[in-house]
Order: sequence, then structure tokens, then C-alpha cells
Amino acid sequence: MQILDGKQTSSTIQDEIAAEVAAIRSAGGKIPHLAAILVGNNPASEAYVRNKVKDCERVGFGSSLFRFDETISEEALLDKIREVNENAEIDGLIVQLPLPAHISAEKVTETLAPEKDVDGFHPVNVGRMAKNLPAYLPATPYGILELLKRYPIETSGKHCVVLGRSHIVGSPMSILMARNDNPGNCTVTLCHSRTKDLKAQTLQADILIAALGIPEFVKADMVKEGAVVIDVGITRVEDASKKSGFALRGDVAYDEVAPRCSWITPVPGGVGPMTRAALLLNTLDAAKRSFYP
Ligand SMILES: Nc1nc(=O)c2c([nH]1)NC[C@@H]1CN(c3ccc(C(=O)N[C@@H](CCC(=O)O)C(=O)O)cc3)C=[N+]21
Repeated sequence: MQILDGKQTSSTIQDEIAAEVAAIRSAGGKIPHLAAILVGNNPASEAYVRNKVKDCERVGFGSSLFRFDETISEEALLDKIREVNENAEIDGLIVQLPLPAHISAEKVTETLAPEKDVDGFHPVNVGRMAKNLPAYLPATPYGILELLKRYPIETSGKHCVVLGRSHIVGSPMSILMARNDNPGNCTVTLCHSRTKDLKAQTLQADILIAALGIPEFVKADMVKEGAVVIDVGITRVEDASKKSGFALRGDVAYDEVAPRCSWITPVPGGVGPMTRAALLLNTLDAAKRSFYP
């Protein structure tokens, strides 16, 4: 069993991005600038957004963080997004999810200009992705593709089983693994809460991508010997022995599953850091006007 080291790989990608930013700087080009909107004070969201600002500093991007109380009205939030759309300094914006119940995430997503939608959540980017046109890819699937690409893993002709049909991970992941590209060219099965005899499906997987958000759901008897296992889960569970008071759990029962795998991502240090690296790659493309010239 070998580890797909997301932490190391994301660090390599950050170095590559930093070199490109230095080149942009010498050429007098636009320095990439990522903005984030954080509504409320969910501790997990706070931590992710803090990390994103740190990542920007490390690669030489500019960054802005706009914080709002959870009582902000939907209209006020949409106005802020319209303001960002008009701000030429800001290349990309993410609105950290989840949002309070009185705010429509769909309205927020559709108000942001597609060319600044570095999360890849706008219908225009989703549609372009599905048609294999140049577009921002959602950060978690994009990060997983980069991770697979940078290890000696053949995906062509393999059976990929995706667990979870969310619009931010499972659904786009299934599209991207099926497309004619590398990584890609898989036969894909997308499983969800209504799937019957899930184990019969997962046992077919050469590549198993778990993105259902249920801690340690995938057990050893669900995994084929020699499979590549990608664990997208990151649930916080209380753990008094940790300084932070919590531990992170993946969707895979790592200790029992890992010995069966050819490759596996750890949690933490797997998909999470790759998600952040992918967001930086999208922001670089935003500043370069790669997809919306
Ligand atoms: N608009 C939006 N875009 C997102 O991309 C988005 C979002 N909202 N809401 C929440 C989820 C979750 N997410 C993570 C990113 C990095 C780590 C990450 O870096 N995890 C580290 C550990 C970090 C820690 O210790 O807390 C790791 O797995 O090693 C985790 C989770 C992005 N999300």
C-alpha cells in the first residue's frame, strides 16, 4: 500500500504557482487576487478560509476576506457580490459554504460573474465542464485529478465508483472521470443513498472515490484488493486528547481499508490540501483570463 500524499503534492503545486507569479511580476502582468466571503462564524469554515488566505500569501497572490454577521440579508450579500464583479483588482471570489438558511446558495452562485467563479459552481462553468470546454473545475474534483495525474496511476479503462452525488464533489467527479482525458477514460458508476446493494458496486471499483460525508463508512469488506481509494470526507469529531479538542475523520475506515489498497489518500493530508491547491490554480487561470478572454 502506498500513500497519495496530498500535502506534499499541494506544496509542489504551490511552488510551481509561486514561480509563475514571480514571472508575472517581472513581466508587469496582473498579480492574481483571490477574495473570500465568510458569513457567520462556523469554526470549520473559519479554519478553511484562514488557510486559503495563508496559501495566497505563500504563492504571492493578493487576497481579501470579507466577513459578515450571520444576520446579513440575502440582498446585502448579493450586492457585495455585484461589487466584486465590478472590481477589476479581484480575479476570483469564493463564498464559503454552508450559508445561513435564509440565504439562497443558488442565487449567490448565479450572481457571481462566471469569469470570477473560481469554485466552478456557476451553471455556466458546470455546463462548460460537462461539455469538456475550458472552465474552472470545482476545486475538490480538480485537486483529485491533479493528485492522480502526479502519481503513476493508470485510469484509462478502469472502473471508477463514486460514492455521493453532491453538486460540488460526486456529480462533477463522475463526469470528469468518464471523460476522454488523462486522468479519465474510466467506466463510472455513481452511487448514492438510494443505491441498492452498495457493496456489490464498491467491490467492482478499481478506483473508489468516497464523498458521502459519513465518517468511516467504507469498510474493508467493501473494497477490492489492489484498489485506489480516494477519501473526500473530513468530518470533525470531538477528541479530548487533541489540543484543538477535535479530530478529523474521513469517509473511509482507514486502518482496516489501507492494507487492501494499492494507493490511498490519508485524512488529513490527502484531498483537503489538494482542494486548496486547485483553488489557487483556478485563481491563476482567472488572472490570466485563460477561459474568459
Ligand atoms: N465555497 C466553498 N468552496 C469550497 O471549496 C469549500 C466550501 N465552500 N465549504 C467547505 C468545503 C470544505 N473545504 C475544504 C478545503 C480544505 C480542507 C483542508 O485543507 N483540510 C486539511 C485539514 C485542515 C484542518 O486541519 O482543518 C486536510 O485535509 O489535511 C478541508 C476542507 C472546502 N470547501
